[in-house]
Amino acid sequence: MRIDCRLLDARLRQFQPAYATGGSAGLDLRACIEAPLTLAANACSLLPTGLAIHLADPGYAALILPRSGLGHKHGIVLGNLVGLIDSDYQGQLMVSAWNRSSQPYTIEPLERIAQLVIVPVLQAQLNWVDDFEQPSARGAGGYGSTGRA
Ligand SMILES: O=c1ccn([C@H]2C[C@H](O)[C@@H](COP(=O)(O)OP(=O)(O)OP(=O)(O)O)O2)c(=O)[nH]1
Ligand SMILES: [Mg+2]
Repeated sequence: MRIDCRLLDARLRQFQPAYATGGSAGLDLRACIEAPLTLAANACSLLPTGLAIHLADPGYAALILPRSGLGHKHGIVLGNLVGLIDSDYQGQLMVSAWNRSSQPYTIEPLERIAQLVIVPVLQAQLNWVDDFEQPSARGAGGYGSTGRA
C-alpha cells in the first residue's frame, strides 16, 4: 500500500523514515527535539517526530510501539503504552516517551525513540442484542479461568 507522508522537520531529510530491512515491520520514529532532553526516573514527555502520515483508508491504522532495546535496557517505553494513529489523523505523530526506570535517561536530538507499525483494522457494524444466541465454551470466563499450567 502507499500512504502520503510529510516531513515537518528539515533535519529528517537526512534520516528519512524507511524500513531498515526487507522484513522490517516497523519504521523508526525520531525525537525531533532541539537539544538533548533528560527524562528523570518515571518522567514522561510528549516528543514531536517531525513526521505526519495520512492513512486515509479506514481499513488501516498505525501503532506506535516501543523499541525493544530502549525499552528493555533503558526503560524508555510509552506513556500511553501503545499509540494508536487513526486513519484520518493528519497531524504530527507524537511520541509519549516514559522513563519507567529508576535512572535518568538523556534522549538526543533525532534519536530513534519508537517505531510505527501499520496494521489492518475493521470498523465493525454494531448489532445490539439482548442476549447472545450461541453459548460459547468460554462464556464469561477470563482472568486466568483456564488455569496456569
Ligand atoms: O501516541 C500517539 C497517540 C495518538 N496520536 C495522535 C494520532 C491519533 O489519531 C490521535 C488521537 O489519538 P487517541 O484517539 O488515542 O487519543 P484521544 O485521547 O482519544 O484523543 P481524541 O479525542 O483526539 O481522539 O492522536 C499520536 O500522535 N501519538
Ligand atoms: Mg480518541
